[in-house]
Amino acid sequence: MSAADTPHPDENVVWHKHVIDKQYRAEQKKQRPALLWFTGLSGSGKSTVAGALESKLAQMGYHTYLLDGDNVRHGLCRDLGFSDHDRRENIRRVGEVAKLMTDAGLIVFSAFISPFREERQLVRELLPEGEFLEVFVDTPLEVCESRDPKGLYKKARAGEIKAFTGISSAYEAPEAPEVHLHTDEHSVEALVDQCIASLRQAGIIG
Ligand SMILES: Nc1ncnc2c1ncn2[C@@H]1O[C@H](COP(=O)(O)OS(=O)(=O)O)[C@@H](OP(=O)(O)O)[C@H]1O
Ligand SMILES: Nc1ncnc2c1ncn2[C@@H]1O[C@H](COP(=O)(O)OP(=O)(O)O)[C@@H](O)[C@H]1O
Repeated sequence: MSAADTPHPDENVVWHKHVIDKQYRAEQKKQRPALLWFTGLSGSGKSTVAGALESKLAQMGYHTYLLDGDNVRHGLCRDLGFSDHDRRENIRRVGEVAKLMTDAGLIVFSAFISPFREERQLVRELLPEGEFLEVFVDTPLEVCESRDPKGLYKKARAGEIKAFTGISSAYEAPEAPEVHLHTDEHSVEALVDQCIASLRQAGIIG
């Protein structure tokens, strides 16, 4: 179902259909839009792999955009913290933005912890069948903690950060992700190749 088909709670708010639509924009870019939704613990490698994948696809001539948790929280979601409620609202907003970007004909990557299955499923349902690919960046907590690229695990263990994912806040792992990455077993380059193969298999890139 598209947003155009979803009734608005206020009957005076109506959908405006424009002449230039998603199909037109995608054809103009000679690509199939998609959303690759990276999910995983802090330090699991979401930004690293999504960034390397975006670079590779951009070099191949695809039109892309990477939505990154840290960056979005500086602007669109700067009013949100890390309670369960705020994380759900964060993912709801990002899902809507990502949907608009696929509407623009882009191949979109998102790198958010997105800890809850229910919100990831809601984002999946925003898009047509086959356009949402869940990418589970499956890195054991011990490995993330030993990497600790921002020193946040150290702070969380010291009790300086409340509700830290994996320590004092839940992470619900995907049950059937389209792409399952093991960053403690493979290099970034190998993981990017795995994502490219999945994109080919899904018919998103040629
Ligand atoms: N309490 C707590 N728990 C988890 N992460 C925290 C927290 N406080 C700050 N940070 C930093 O915020 C980044 C996660 O933001 P997200 O928007 O991806 O989180 S969420 O999807 O809403 O759960 C996360 O970035 P990544 O390390 O890139 O995942 C952290 O740098
Ligand atoms: N195979 C790998 N894949 C991804 N990241 C890796 C890998 N091996 C080591 N790393 C390192 O792990 C860290 C992951 O950090 P980051 O990408 O910011 O994670 P996240 O966005 O999930 O918080 C980086 O310092 C990265 O260099």
